[in-house]
Amino acid sequence: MSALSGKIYVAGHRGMVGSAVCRRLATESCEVVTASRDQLDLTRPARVEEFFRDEKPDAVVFAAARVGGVLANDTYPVDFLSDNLLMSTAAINGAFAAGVKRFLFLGSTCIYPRDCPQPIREDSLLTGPLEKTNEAYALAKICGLKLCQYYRRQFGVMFHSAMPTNLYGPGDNYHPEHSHVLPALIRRFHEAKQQGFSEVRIWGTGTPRREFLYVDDLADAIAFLLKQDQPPDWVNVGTGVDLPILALASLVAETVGYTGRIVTDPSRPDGTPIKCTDMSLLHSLGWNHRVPLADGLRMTYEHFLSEQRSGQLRSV
Ligand SMILES: NC(=O)C1=CN([C@@H]2O[C@H](COP(=O)(O)OP(=O)(O)OC[C@H]3O[C@@H](n4cnc5c(N)ncnc54)[C@H](OP(=O)(O)O)[C@@H]3O)[C@@H](O)[C@H]2O)C=CC1
Ligand SMILES: C[C@H]1O[C@H](OP(=O)(O)OP(=O)(O)OC[C@H]2O[C@@H](n3cnc4c(=O)[nH]c(N)nc43)[C@H](O)[C@@H]2O)[C@@H](O)[C@@H](O)C1=O
Repeated sequence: MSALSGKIYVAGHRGMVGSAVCRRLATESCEVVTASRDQLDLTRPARVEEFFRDEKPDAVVFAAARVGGVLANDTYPVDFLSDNLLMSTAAINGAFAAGVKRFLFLGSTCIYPRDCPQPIREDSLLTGPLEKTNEAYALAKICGLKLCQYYRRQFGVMFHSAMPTNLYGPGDNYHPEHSHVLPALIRRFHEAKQQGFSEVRIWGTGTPRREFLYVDDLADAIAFLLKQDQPPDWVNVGTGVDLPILALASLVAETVGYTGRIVTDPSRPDGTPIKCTDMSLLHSLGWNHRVPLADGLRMTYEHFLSEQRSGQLRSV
């Protein structure tokens, strides 16, 4: 497969996914363009259009979004729907208006119906009701992927999407309440070990099942998809392997070296009961993930420690 070339704009380059995409694209022959939020607030359509007209990138990887875990999604539905809808429509419309020919939009597997058959195939989209805790975010993501699909159909531009499963890795957000489960547990178990706590509480019943992909594997899948002549309109990106949250908690405790008890807190939201991707489509094109969960967790914990030492730990 030949190297990627031309000018690629990575939106959200300071985030966990965007920074991994920049690391991965640094190994290709392309020029990467970025803009901080101060330079370009993606919720301002006129400014977004102007940016695209000035920069004229050949391709866009759209990894900017308002992102959070189950509680943040459930607590701030207006922000999750409104900001994400605004950002993605501004970017997709602005890119098209400026003549951008390729746009890779990032959604999430929460776009699929809550109770759809497992593992989840891409054609499950819009076959049933969404999980309530992240309905607002999922609706914005569905609009983004559909807008890309419609531009491709109506105007023949290569606008397409990737639907990653739950991600983790360097540069994650470690906020105790707003983050996703994996960074939240790494931090909580680490602090419990340091402070000698005999017990750590995890949210919910511990029974929901989740699938986790190391973010550098996602970045590799994105580079792979950008090289496809005819990528699917949207495609799942995951490992195809899931585990219960309680088992994940034990694995995190082991990685961190915490030996106390783990207890559940059913007063906190469980979210969707099960969410595991069917990876047949991307596998059939020739892409597979590389990093097993235990290895990814070890690497992530090392990054957590060094981000903390250098005062760079994100907690927003
Ligand atoms: N994390 C996960 O588990 C999953 C993530 N995804 C998707 O991957 C993508 C990236 O997620 P992730 O990297 O985890 O999220 P992060 O929160 O780490 O990064 C999001 C980025 O978006 C930027 N951003 C947010 N709002 C604006 C705005 N108004 N204008 C400009 N930039 C903005 C942030 O900028 P700033 O640095 O200034 O805050 C940040 O760089 C999202 O589309 C998300 O839906 C999909 C599945 C799972
Ligand atoms: C990627 C995906 O992420 C979000 O969905 P989610 O998978 O439900 O997100 P989560 O990582 O926050 O939780 C996963 C599970 O883990 C449990 N859990 C235990 N203890 C903690 C805990 O301490 N923090 C958190 N956050 N969860 C915990 C928690 O109860 C739940 O059962 C979407 O809103 C949306 O953003 C999206 O697309």
